[in-house]
Amino acid sequence: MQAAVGRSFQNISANCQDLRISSLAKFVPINCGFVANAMTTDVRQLKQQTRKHIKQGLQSLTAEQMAHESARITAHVLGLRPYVGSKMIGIYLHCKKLREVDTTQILEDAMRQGKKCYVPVVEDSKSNMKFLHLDELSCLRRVPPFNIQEPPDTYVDGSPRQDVLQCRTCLDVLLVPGLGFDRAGRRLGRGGGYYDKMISQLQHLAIEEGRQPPLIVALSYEAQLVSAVPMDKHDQPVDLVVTASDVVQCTKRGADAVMEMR
Ligand SMILES: Nc1nc2c(c(=O)[nH]1)N(C=O)[C@@H](CNc1ccc(C(=O)N[C@@H](CCC(=O)O)C(=O)O)cc1)CN2
Ligand SMILES: Nc1ncnc2c1ncn2[C@@H]1O[C@H](COP(=O)(O)OP(=O)(O)OP(=O)(O)O)[C@@H](O)[C@H]1O
Repeated sequence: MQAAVGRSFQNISANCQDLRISSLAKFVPINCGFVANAMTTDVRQLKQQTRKHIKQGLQSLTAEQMAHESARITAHVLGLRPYVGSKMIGIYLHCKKLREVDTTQILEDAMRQGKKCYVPVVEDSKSNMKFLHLDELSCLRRVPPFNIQEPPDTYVDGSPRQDVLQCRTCLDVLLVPGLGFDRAGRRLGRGGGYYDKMISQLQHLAIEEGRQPPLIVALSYEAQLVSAVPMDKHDQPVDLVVTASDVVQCTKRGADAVMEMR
């Protein structure tokens, strides 16, 4: 299915990397329901305020709205050329309680198409996460502390489950969750640093292997797209933000991916 094509990359004046500038004033989410004095608060506080604002917006979504937006987002993703052509894909297992965009249909499509799917498994509380191969949905179970679905470390036959970093597998596409996003590709997570670390590790791996890093695609309800997300040095931008109404091109890579769709 043909995905909607968002605002063109040329209209975004700065590259994401250049957006990590020192003036915090740029990061005040101007469409948020509060006024922050950016010059006297730090990025951490601004992130907390932005998280609170977005969580309020998410709370007001009905189950029907979320199902409707998730279905449209799924259709956009399934039409993206990099997704269609991908062989190895990283995909999050959405958490209903956290009101994340539902990835069930994308995962089922990817498995049906014979793509190799890898899903996140939290290792510790120090931002360490693995991406393990998912061969069948029936092995998934909820794991504390976050109670998000994860596969066990081994396959049914007891052999170790393939790990993206250990096997030096370069993912083609990585679908990421998040609490909030903006049109420049800034992403606000839930504060664990897991995705920032993983994206950075995958980029290093790709460089070492002489490959392209994965295309980073965020899935977002409209309520999660704000005018500006506060950003730290370690925060990793995304290439595309897919919403129900738009495929937002945040980087040149994202713009190229959407161009190829036409
Ligand atoms: N579906 C999914 N899987 C994921 C993530 C994610 O965000 N979504 N993660 C991405 O890192 C990692 C797990 N990290 C998580 C970090 C916080 C919370 C969480 O429940 N946060 C609460 C606040 C908790 C508190 O403040 O004490 C929340 O956001 O409401 C969940 C997962 C790996 N797997
Ligand atoms: N590459 C990294 N290596 C080690 N720690 C990191 C890395 N990136 C982020 N962190 C740690 O994670 C903590 C939380 O960061 P931040 O608030 O930006 O997370 P987030 O983007 O909300 O979370 P996530 O990426 O899991 O969605 C930071 O204090 C930082 O110390």
